[in-house]
Amino acid sequence: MTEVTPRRSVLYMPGANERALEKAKTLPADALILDLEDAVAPDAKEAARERVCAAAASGEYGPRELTIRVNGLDTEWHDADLRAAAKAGPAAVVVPKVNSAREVHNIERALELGGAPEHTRIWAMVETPVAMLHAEEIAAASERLTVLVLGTNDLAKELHAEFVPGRAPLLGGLSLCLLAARATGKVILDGVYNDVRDLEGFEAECVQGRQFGFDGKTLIHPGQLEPCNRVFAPSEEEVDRSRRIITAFDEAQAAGQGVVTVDGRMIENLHVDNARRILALADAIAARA
Ligand SMILES: CC(C)(COP(=O)(O)OP(=O)(O)OC[C@H]1O[C@@H](n2cnc3c(N)ncnc32)[C@H](O)[C@@H]1OP(=O)(O)O)[C@@H](O)C(=O)NCCC(=O)NCCSC(=O)C[C@H](O)C(=O)O
Ligand SMILES: [Mg+2]
Repeated sequence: MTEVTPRRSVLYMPGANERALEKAKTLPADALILDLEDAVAPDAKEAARERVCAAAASGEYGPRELTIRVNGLDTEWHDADLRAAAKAGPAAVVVPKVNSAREVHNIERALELGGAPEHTRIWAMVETPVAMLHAEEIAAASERLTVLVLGTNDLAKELHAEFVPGRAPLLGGLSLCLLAARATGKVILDGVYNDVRDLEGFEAECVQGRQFGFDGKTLIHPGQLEPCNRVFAPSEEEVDRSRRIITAFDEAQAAGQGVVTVDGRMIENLHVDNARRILALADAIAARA
C-alpha cells in the first residue's frame, strides 16, 4: 500500500512568540510552520531565528512535522536564515514567493552547502502571478522539493483581487498550482483563512479546498485545527465505501470480470487506486492518534 504522510492541518506560528511555540507541542496539527517571515517584525528576526532553530532541533514536537519558513530570497535575512535552518535540520524549509526553477536550484544548493540533512525538504510557497504561471517548472525543479504551499494573501494583493466567499478571483491560480502539483507528484496545501472568529466561513473554505484536491490547508490559529482535520480526513462513509470497492473489484477479478458496480456505480481500476489512497490516508491518520 502507498505510504502517505497526513498533512491535513499545517499551522503557522510567529517564530518570536515563545508561548505559541510551547503551546504547539500539544496541538493536534499534522505539521507546524515556525515563521521567520511575515509574522516577525524586523528587529525580532535574529532572536526568532535562534528560537525556531532551537525548537526544530529539540525533538519535543512528537509526530508533528516541524518546518521553518525563512525570509524571502530578496531580503537581507534570507541567506542567514537558510544557513541556520540547514544546521537545525527541520523536516522542511518553507521558502516564500518562489517564482522560478532557478530559485529552487539556488535554495537547494544553499541547503547542500549548509550541510542540511537529506530529510530536510523544500516546501515552495507559490503566491504571485509569476509563480502561478511557472508552477510546473517550480514543482519539477528538484526532488528535494516535495510540497507546494499556496500564499493566498500575497496572491490576492498582487492580483488586486477582493476576498469573497467562494474565492472566484483566485480559482484560476489555485487550479494552475493543483495541476502542477499533481502532474509532478507533489503535495499541495491550500492558503490561510484570515478571520479566526469565522469558523463557519473557514469550514466552507476547507470543504472547497478538499473538493478541489488539496491535501490540506495552512492555518493561523489553533481554533481552526479541529474543523480542518475533520474535513481533510476520509469520513467513515468514504472508508467503508473504499473497502467495499476493493473487495468487490477483487471478487470480480477472481471471477474473470474487469468491471463491477458498487452502490449502482461503475468501478474500474482507477477507482480502486483511489480507494487504496483513501485507506492509506485513513490508516496514517489513525496511526497518529
Ligand atoms: C491571529 C493571531 C494574531 C490571533 O492571536 P490571539 O488574539 O492572541 O489569539 P487567541 O487569544 O485566540 O489565542 C488563544 C491561544 O492560542 C495561542 N495561539 C494563537 N495563535 C497561535 C498559533 N498560530 N500557534 C500556536 N498557538 C497560537 C495563543 O498563544 C493563546 O494561547 P494561551 O494564551 O496559552 O491560551 C494569532 O493566532 C497568530 O499570530 N497567528 C499566526 C499568524 C501568522 O503566523 N501569520 C503569518 C503566516 S500567514 C501568511 O503569511 C500567509 C501567506 O504568506 C499568504 O501570503 O497568504
Ligand atoms: Mg505570503
